[in-house]
Amino acid sequence: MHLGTASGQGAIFATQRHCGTHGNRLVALRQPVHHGGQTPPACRPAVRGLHVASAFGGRRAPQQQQQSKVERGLGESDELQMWMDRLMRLQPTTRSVALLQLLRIEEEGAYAGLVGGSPGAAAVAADDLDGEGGLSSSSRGGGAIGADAGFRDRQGTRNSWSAELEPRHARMVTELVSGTTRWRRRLDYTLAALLKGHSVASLDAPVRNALRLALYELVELQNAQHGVVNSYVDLVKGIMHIGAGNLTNGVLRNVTRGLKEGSLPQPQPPTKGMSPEAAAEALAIGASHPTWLVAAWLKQYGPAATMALLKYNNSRPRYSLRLAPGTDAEAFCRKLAENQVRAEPSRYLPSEYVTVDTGLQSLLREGLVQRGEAQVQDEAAGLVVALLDPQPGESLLDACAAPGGKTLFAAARMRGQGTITALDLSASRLEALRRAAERQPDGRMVKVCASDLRRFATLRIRPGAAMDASTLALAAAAPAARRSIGERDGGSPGGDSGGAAGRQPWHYDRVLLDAPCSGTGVLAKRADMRWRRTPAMVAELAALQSELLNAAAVLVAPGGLLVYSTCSIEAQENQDQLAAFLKRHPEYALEPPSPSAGLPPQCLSPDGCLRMLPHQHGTDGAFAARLRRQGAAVEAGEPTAAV
Ligand SMILES: C[S@@+](CC[C@H](N)C(=O)[O-])C[C@H]1O[C@@H](n2cnc3c(N)ncnc32)[C@H](O)[C@@H]1O
Repeated sequence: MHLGTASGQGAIFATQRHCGTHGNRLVALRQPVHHGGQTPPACRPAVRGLHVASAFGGRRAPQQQQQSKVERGLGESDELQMWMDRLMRLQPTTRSVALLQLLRIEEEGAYAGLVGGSPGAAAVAADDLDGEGGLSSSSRGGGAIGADAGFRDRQGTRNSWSAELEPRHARMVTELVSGTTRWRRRLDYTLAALLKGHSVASLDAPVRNALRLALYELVELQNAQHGVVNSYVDLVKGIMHIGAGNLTNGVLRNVTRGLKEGSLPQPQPPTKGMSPEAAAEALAIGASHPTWLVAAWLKQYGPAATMALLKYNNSRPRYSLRLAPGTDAEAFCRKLAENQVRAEPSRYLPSEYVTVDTGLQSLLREGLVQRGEAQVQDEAAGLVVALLDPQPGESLLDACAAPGGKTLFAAARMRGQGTITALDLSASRLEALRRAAERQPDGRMVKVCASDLRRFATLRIRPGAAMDASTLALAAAAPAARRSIGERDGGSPGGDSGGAAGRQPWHYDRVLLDAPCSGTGVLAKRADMRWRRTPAMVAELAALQSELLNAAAVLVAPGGLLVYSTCSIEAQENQDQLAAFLKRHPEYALEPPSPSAGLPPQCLSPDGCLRMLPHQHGTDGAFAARLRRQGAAVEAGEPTAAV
């Protein structure tokens, strides 16, 4: 098939008689074309926001009249919904489900917590939620999607379409959606070159995502060309119109030709003499990351570490399991090996965690988590709790607790003795935590409370207090203003004067502030997160983190401990945040972990903070600082009264 253009400016259309370029606009022409004796449906623009250059002098052929979005009263998201509805009416295949998932991500900003093949999205959701609850700009749709997960339509009805797929097909969907999402920028570079200057963003969503999926299959997975091209063209035709299908076909034929001839446009690596900005851009396109993030890492970590990090983020992530207390890690791994699952005790927390190479998905499917034998949790999360080092009999406030991975590990370390208040802004995620705590023998010590920490810090609620309806209602009210507690009150909440004051009834022995953050340490596991973050968001999060730190600071007993942690690897959210806190709060001092906590030295920075870097440690990225509040030492083991 010849791919020429009406104007000679583009080379992407398969059937120039009815689809072509018009000036510098990419259009699908509304021209009746006889196709196998049948008149196909009219071409609608496959490129958003562009008008149709009609063969009828701007008027529409009556039999092909197609209303514009405005005429039909369709918003962009209505249109997406319409395409998704049409997709769902087709016979499900891995490709149609993958396309649907990508459209859903576009529509809802749904979280593509997808992993590179083996483990299911549900596993990721259990542990790795970054918690954007405090971010107004948060767009997470709530709930991971993935091969095993069904999805909900707009009315919230559970749709089991994807769940009907066999496990091997479900794995393929995961591979397609996560790979396409991860490599989106690099794929778009190639597509944009083939679109001859037209942006990929200007294509209608089904065309854009079908092209990305097909390109990923052709280039990365090297799947059979004929099947790939035909399937995606048919899908697009099936839910849109023939013009969109032809556009898809034209681009994909050029891809297959480019692959055959070795001329497929590919991003070029940075070269000597490039400006730092151009080098960051080239690196970012090649490794499919946002430029601002790569530029920030180049500054912070240098070129070699940045390249290693980019490579890590694009590779299959490693998963770990936290074992139920009392489990022998070596024996556990031997048992898994009998079932062809490769696992070994963790390098960092060898008696409590194992890392799983392959086969996690099957373990999860056969109920490992439900039986309470293990939780999916990254070792970096466990190391934060190790730095906190909670002791049996103490009072602990987990100030940003949901979904609760660290809360439950703390409960295990405290052997169920003492009190844990698990606080979070999100009541629904706390409910999941409450249910998980019920399943864990030592989880009875956990009481959940939905509240904004900035409000909670003003309420004088005693550690271990019963969370009755009136307390919970009090806690759930919004804070008066989104300013720092210190600013609002001209002092500290609860009458805490900030300095080395005596212990107050509402003080805790230890407070963990696992703050909402940009999550740049977990990009290998979160296929789409890299595209959701912006420098403005990081700044907004940093401001929220410092407010939460101020609130947490007044809840710690003199002599007690505050641990601040994030799963970000940005200095702005970590070291800079810590330095600013110590300036604002001279009553706190940074201290290294106690030797008994057993933190491996390779996980610590010279000043004693936990600093996990994915490319260096092979775990999620994490930062944590252990801050001691000056004053009389806490008597460990003394239970705090609940009134
Ligand atoms: C990083 S996540 C916590 C993860 C959790 N510690 C774990 O290990 O499973 C951050 C949490 O902070 C919560 N959050 C955000 N703003 C908050 C606020 N103002 N007060 C309390 N919680 C907040 C979010 O809802 C989110 O669940």
